[in-house]
Amino acid sequence: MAVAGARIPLFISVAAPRNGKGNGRSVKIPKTRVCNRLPNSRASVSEKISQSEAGAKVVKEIPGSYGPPLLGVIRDRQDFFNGREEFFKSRMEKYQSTVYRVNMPPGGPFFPDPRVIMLLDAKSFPVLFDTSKVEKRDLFTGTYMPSPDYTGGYRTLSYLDPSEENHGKLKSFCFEVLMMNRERWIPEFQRAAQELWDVLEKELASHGRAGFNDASEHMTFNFLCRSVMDRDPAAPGPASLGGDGPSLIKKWIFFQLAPINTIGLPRGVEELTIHTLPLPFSLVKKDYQKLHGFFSTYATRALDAAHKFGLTRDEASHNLLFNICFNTWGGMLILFPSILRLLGRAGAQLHKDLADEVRAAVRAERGGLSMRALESMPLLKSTVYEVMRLEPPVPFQYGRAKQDLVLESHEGFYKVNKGELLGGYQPFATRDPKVFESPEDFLPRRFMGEQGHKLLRYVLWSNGPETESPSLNNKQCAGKDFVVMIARLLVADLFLHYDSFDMEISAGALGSAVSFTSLKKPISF
Ligand code: HEM
Repeated sequence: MAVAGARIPLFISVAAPRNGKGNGRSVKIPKTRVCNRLPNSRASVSEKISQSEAGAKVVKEIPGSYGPPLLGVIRDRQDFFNGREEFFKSRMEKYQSTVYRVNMPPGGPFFPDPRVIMLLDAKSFPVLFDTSKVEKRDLFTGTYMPSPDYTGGYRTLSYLDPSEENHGKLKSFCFEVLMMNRERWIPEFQRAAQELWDVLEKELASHGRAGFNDASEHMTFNFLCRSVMDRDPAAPGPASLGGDGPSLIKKWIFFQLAPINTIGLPRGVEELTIHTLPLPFSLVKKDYQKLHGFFSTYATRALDAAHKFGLTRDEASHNLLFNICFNTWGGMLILFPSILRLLGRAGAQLHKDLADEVRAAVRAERGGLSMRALESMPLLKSTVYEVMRLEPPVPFQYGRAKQDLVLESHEGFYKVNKGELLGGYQPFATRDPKVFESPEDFLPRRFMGEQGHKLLRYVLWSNGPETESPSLNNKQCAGKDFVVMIARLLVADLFLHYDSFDMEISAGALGSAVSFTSLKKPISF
């Protein structure tokens, strides 16, 4: 969902003592204070995750430093934008720890406190999902929150902690919209996908290459609007968006996420512009009003349900817009190219195996790409999970300690004070070598079979284990099952149409851009 620089980074802000310097000092605490151990059942899944020794735990100081005021923030910010994997890796090596203190962008002087305790392994990361231990209020975009002006003056669901009354109301509304359209998702997706393949084939025929990203952004928006609003975004009408929907959304998201993204301008220019001050909503006010006009005019079916949950139509409309445009469309903006890129790199044998599996399952369902057919495609399911493990579209999660607690990583136990901010860079948790064999490799069959299924609890893209479900009491993505279904549909539909494909990858403004250089049609199916 990141509009620039790749994915949607989500960070947090801290209220920790400024001199939080690791000095290797250890203190003993009684066994009962060890409140963040992974349950034994989880630890036993991977033989590589060692069991904690019984008895008193040695609790270490968290290593790392926030550095001198302001200078430390600027130093960490510059390092981060020079390459975030290297940013985290170099500090892991320096501190010999997957848990350490560091400033996360944007940070001062004009953004809130950036001090974070980063969690970079599969064992410590899940504390971020435990809402009895961490509060998730206003942490969706990280250590700062865009002005609520960007969302109609409301704090939308993604920014609410489950302890807030509106969280339950808005999440129920979100579930309701997903449910009320359940019969539409598959046919509308296939209809929009057919249009996408047609566009790409035409472009290939005339130019020898066809860009996937732009075309799929329109396809996704058409699919979502037709399903939820029974209407094409470009259909004539008083609140029509014409063909501008995707560009309006991108601009609106970009302005909210600019402080934590990079857009390829010279570092110094970005440092002085988008990374120093929040961008004012006034610059996108007209664009947002246009989008909101479309939603409030045409999303009648969904908005009619708002009162059932004690929501006003106005609050529901801004939340619906956020769910569809930011959460869903923004997520797919990242996810779809990831899927295509990893599939493309994997090559023709995987394409053939997927095409065989998809076509056999569809044949068994008498030609229909139904939920049942999708469920009977083990290779396809595993492939999609592997993409989401390797490249979780939303890589950062945050939570503020509700109480003093003790964290456990592979290396030991760490004390966290109430109010301190915990942050996780998810790709390091889902590429943890203590859990996954060859963690950096794309292994499409990784999640097949009994052993493979057991690993699903370490797939965390939805802000929770893949084996768990979103609820009113947690912050797991409300669209978890929907996203998995749509990702499977994209791959299944691709291989219903084509035997294989070739592509080129280039660096685009929004991460990598995928272009097809061939789409190979089956002789017969
Ligand atoms: C590729 C697509 C998507 C990805 C990668 C994604 C990822 C996430 C993540 C990581 C979070 C947790 C953020 C945090 O609090 O730290 C989240 C929350 C949320 N997502 Fe998704 N999401 C996607 C699509 C969707 C869809 C389709 C919907 C609904 C229609 C949705 C609705 C939500 C909502 C409402 C929340 C907040 C949940 C709560 O407050 O309890 N997302 N999503």
